[in-house]
Amino acid sequence: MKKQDITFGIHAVGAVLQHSPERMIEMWVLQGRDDQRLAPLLAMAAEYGVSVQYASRKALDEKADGSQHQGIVAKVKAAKVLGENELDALLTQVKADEGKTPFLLILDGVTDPHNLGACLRNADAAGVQGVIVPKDNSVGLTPVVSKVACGAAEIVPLFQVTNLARTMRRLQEQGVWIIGAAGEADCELYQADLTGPIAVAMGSEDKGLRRLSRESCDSLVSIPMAGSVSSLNVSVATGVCLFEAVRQRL
Ligand SMILES: C[S@@+](CC[C@H](N)C(=O)[O-])C[C@H]1O[C@@H](n2cnc3c(N)ncnc32)[C@H](O)[C@@H]1O
Repeated sequence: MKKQDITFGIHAVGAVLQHSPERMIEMWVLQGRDDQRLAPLLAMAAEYGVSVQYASRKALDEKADGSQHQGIVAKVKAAKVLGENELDALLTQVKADEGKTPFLLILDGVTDPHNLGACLRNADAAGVQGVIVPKDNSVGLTPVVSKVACGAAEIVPLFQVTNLARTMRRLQEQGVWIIGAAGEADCELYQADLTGPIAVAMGSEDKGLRRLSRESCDSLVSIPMAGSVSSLNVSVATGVCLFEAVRQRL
C-alpha cells in the first residue's frame, strides 16, 4: 500500500490542510510568488507546524510531474482506502441521521483521472455522500484526480470495492434504489423519480455500464440528446443526473 502521495493546486492542498491536516507532511511553494490565495494556506501550515519550503518552478514542475500546480505542491500521507465495510458504516450513519436520505454515486470503471476528478467535484457539489468504484479497471485517487476535483477528493468518501455487483446487491438490500444512466434507455431522466434513497450508476468512458452492472440496476434512464453525438462525457452526464436528483430532492 502506498504510504505517501503528492498533491498540488490551491484547492487540493487547501482541502487537505482544512479537512485532514494530520496527513500533511511538507509543502513547497513557488519562490517569489505573490498570490493572495496562498496566504490562508501558509497560515494554516504555520498553525499545524507543517514545514514549508520555497522552490523554483522547475523543481515544482518536477514534483507535480508536469501538471498544473498553481505554485503549490505538498507531500501528504496517502488517504485511507475505504471499502465495503466503511460503505456499510456510512449507510448506517446516513440512515440514523434524521432528514438524510442515501444519495450515492457509482462509477463503473472510469479510467481517466480528469473524469474521476470532475465526477468527485460534481458529487461534492450535489451533496452526494459517497462515490463507489470497482477496485480493478478504474483510476484511483491520483494527484491529478485530486487537483481536478478541486478539494472534493479530500471530502467525498471514495469506496473501492472488489465486486461491484455484490456491493450493488447489498445497497439494494438496504433499501437503496439503483438508477443506471445509459443513453439507449427508454425512460428519460426527467421522468424518473429520484427522490428516495438512491445510487446513480454511470458507465465507463468507452464501454458504458458493464452487462452485470446494468442488469443489477433497478432502472435505467437516458439523458435526451438533441444533436448528432451519441453520448455525453461521463463527468458531464454525471453532473446532469446528480443535479436532476438535487432539483427533485429540494
Ligand atoms: C461516454 S459514455 C459511454 C459511451 C459508451 N460508448 C456506451 O456505449 O455507453 C459514459 C457514460 O456516461 C453516461 N452517459 C453519457 N451520455 C448519456 C446519455 N445521453 N444518457 C444517459 N447516460 C449517458 C452513461 O452512464 C455512460 O455509460
